Amino acid sequence: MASSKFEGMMDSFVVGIIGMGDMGKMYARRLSDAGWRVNACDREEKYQSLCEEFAERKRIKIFPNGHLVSRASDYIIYNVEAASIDKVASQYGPSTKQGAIVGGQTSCKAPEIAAFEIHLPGDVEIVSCHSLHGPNVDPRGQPLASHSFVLIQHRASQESFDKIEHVLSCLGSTHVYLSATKHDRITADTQAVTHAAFLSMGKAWHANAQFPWEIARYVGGIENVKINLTLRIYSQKWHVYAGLAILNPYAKEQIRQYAQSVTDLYKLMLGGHREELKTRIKKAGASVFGTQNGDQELLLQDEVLDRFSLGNKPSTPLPNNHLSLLAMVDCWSQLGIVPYDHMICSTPLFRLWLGVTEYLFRKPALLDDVIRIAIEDNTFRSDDLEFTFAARGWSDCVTFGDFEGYKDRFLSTQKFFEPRFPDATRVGNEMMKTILQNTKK
Ligand SMILES: NC(=O)C1=CN([C@@H]2O[C@H](COP(=O)(O)OP(=O)(O)OC[C@H]3O[C@@H](n4cnc5c(N)ncnc54)[C@H](OP(=O)(O)O)[C@@H]3O)[C@@H](O)[C@H]2O)C=CC1
Ligand SMILES: O=C(O)C(=O)Cc1ccc(O)cc1
Repeated sequence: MASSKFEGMMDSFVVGIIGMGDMGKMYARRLSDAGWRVNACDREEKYQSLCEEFAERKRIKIFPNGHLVSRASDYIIYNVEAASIDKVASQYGPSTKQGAIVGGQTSCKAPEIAAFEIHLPGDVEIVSCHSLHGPNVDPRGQPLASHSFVLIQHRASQESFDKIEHVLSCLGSTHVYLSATKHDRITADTQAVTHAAFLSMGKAWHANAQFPWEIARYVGGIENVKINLTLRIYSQKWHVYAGLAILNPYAKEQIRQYAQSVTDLYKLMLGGHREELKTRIKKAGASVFGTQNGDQELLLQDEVLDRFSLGNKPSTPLPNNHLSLLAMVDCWSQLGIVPYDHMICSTPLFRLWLGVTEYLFRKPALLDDVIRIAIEDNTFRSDDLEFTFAARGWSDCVTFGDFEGYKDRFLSTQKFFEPRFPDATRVGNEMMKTILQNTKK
């Protein structure tokens, strides 16, 4: 976009941010660093503390509430919990400045767009967005795997859309243009089901009172990725994961199929049905990875995987049947999903998750060994049983739209792992950085 078209825009255009949590603050800082003026608010009771926190930033003006932000801003971004979007838009939407543009940052677009359509005056345009990464990453820090940023031109002229794209280009991410519906379809495949897998691992370890890095089976290679990413998710806010799974109209089916794949494969393992298990897994692998020929570079390389451990690698690691990974590929295959098609709209977590599944499925000797272990080795049947229960439990929560159940399940396991978060965050950040620098987009 030729920037001359927008010359002088900074003098008159003001961005509004409603919801100054992690994402709202990140946006406010980045926009003001780039020279934009920002009006921002959170709940009224946080007015004073926000004024103090942002006192040094002359371009950021804190207001007591969203009415005052809405009436004085040209592009207003709602950065609130996904489950609150209807309520918050109903409060402040009618106060939107005439002719302004409104967008949201929630992780699931169906409820957000519905709320805007209901509560915004007709003269207000709608351009929504979604940064496909958490608040603590620097999108410019990882050029090879730069982060995606979805822009949705829902109800806006091309001119208005171009303006918003220009303003938000200071975030430094790769722009992806989607409709709200396409966005929700893709993020159900990439984010929601990926989180379901890691949430289930955490729940199973918790149920067995295990810190997995203290157990020989769980140290080294692929296990490091599983452990670090699981702890990363549990160290974040529950509402982010609950919102994007429960409110996304497409996520239920994906998460249900993941739980079904876990259950089916576990039963085959339990019953010792070697040939059936092998056929199912190989077929799933062919449908997901079949088009990737053997010479293509793996997303993840051996030497990187072993570097990031929370524990010491034992001299003889115990084998693992990788039920969580086998089920992921089976789930993609059952739903006809080709995960590589979604790389343009992927999160760092999804890229790593795809990386470890690919690592397993594109090493035939490793996969054969995993299938053999799945049938012959009974040592970890109870772990796998807990994992199966966990996957089913998350799926039920999402299917029933049970926010309270989700919250309880999440917080109890968060509490279990909490003492280890500082270490996990340190090691996990290093791992993400190194691995993502070594992955192709
Ligand atoms: N965290 C992440 O990794 C990402 C999150 N997102 C999405 O972005 C949105 C924000 O997430 P995040 O910043 O992490 O969440 P936070 O919980 O940190 O921030 C949301 C903020 O909105 C505030 N809020 C709620 N109601 C109002 C209101 N009526 N007026 C003003 N402020 C209000 C909340 O206050 P209170 O806490 O008191 O309710 C909170 O401070 C979510 O929809 C999330 O799904 C998108 C990409 C990444
Ligand atoms: O990478 C992930 O999936 C994360 O967990 C971070 C995240 C959470 C919510 C979003 O809407 C976008 C990114």
